This record gives sequence, C-alpha cells and structure tokens, in this order.
Amino acid sequence: MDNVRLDRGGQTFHIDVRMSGSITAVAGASGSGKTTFLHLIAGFETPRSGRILLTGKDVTDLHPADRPVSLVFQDNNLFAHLDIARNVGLGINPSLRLTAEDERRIDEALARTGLAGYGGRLPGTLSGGERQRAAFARALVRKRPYLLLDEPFAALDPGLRLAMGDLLRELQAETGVMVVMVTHLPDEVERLAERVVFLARGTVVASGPTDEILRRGMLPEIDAFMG
Ligand SMILES: Nc1ncnc2c1ncn2[C@@H]1O[C@H](COP(=O)(O)OP(=O)(O)OP(=O)(O)O)[C@@H](O)[C@H]1O
Repeated sequence: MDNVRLDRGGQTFHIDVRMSGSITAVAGASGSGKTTFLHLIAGFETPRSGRILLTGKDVTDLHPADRPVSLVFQDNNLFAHLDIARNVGLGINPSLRLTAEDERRIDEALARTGLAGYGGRLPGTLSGGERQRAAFARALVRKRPYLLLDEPFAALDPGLRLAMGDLLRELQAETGVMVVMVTHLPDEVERLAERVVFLARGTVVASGPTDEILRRGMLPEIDAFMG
C-alpha cells in the first residue's frame, strides 16, 4: 500500500506499508482501522490518493471481484437460499455451473473445515461457528493469491479456534497463499503470524516480524494490546 489516504468519519487514514511472507496479522485497538485496512485491499473502500499493488500490479481502480483476493469477514455473507455446498461452490464459479471435479473440491473443503455431511443444509440451520467455517471453505476453494480474514474465528469456541488456526497454517503452507488476518487476540498473533502490521489511529505505527513487533516497551499502543 503506497501512500494510501482515505477520509472516514472525520479521521484520515494514512497507510504506507509493504507486506510479504506467509501470514501477516493486522493488529491494533478497537477503532484503529483494521477492518478499513482490509477493505482497502479488497476494494470496498477507494483511497483518496495513493496506490494499492497486489502481486506487483496496481489494483487501485479495480472492482473488488477483479482483485486476486478471497475474503472471510466477520459477517460471513452466505446466501440464505443456497445450501452450504452451493455457497462453497460460488467460490469456484459464480454461475454455479460445477463439474464433477468442482463437486469433489467442495466436498474436500467441507471435510477439511469439519463440515462433512453439511453440504445439503441451508445456512439458517447452522450455528454461527459452522457458518463461519462454511465461509472459510468457500475462500479455500477460490485459490486466489491473497486470503483476507477479518476476525475469522471470533465466533468459535477456544478449542475450535485453535484447530482452525492450525488448518489455516497447513493450507497456507500447501497453497502458498498470502494470508492477511485481522485479529485482536495477542496469542493468535503470536501463534499464527510470521509478520505483524500494527495500526493506531488509522496509520501503521509498526510493521515487521512478529517477535520484533510484539516486544514490550516498544510502543505504548503495543503494550496496551498485549494487556
Ligand atoms: N463508513 C464509515 N463512515 C464513518 N466512519 C467510519 C466508517 N468506517 C469506519 N469508520 C471509522 O473509522 C475508524 C476505524 O474503523 P475500523 O472498523 O476500520 O476499526 P477496527 O480497528 O477494525 O475496529 P474493531 O476492532 O472495533 O472492529 C473507526 O473510528 C470507525 O468509526
């Protein structure tokens, strides 16, 4: 993100950061701009100035659907009238013309997210955590170079959250996808992220390898985040 500026609710965001590596955590206090940061990458927010580059290409003016990203947000946006298998299938083909191989990939993604046998059910019949895992399965089948996650495991109980974190790491290693994940949990950052982008007041106040950024005494904002 090259000198990106955005005005929102009386606040000016200014983001200038280069990201690389496997899993990057976007951390910071409530209201620091984490979700806005992901929305800029995804294309749901358009900067007033500056450029956003993905895989080296300027995507600043590209529609969200044309960007090389898949997303899992807090509200997982499943379509209520489509069963879980079709919701996942949308990640492969938005027109839902699916081949036998596509169906196999859907079943595999459901199995990997602990939802084997759920394919025929409607989202309304699943728990919040199950719906979130279905949204994760849909992101998995998309195979885009970037995976953007906004507190993806927030609705899950602690055991399941650990399991999904492990799954995320495994899938990242298998596919080489670059994960950018918003989280407000220090232990999640330490366990999963290779690098951290730390935000305060709509700007990046620190970014780099996790063990360097999460050191105490570096910044008061980071100490507060660590608790
Ligand atoms: N569409 C909008 N209009 C006005 N203000 C906005 C808008 N979107 C975000 N903001 C403001 O921008 C700031 C950053 O919001 P954002 O949701 O990115 O923070 P966050 O770090 O993700 O917070 P949280 O951890 O609480 O989800 C907040 O002060 C918010 O009120």
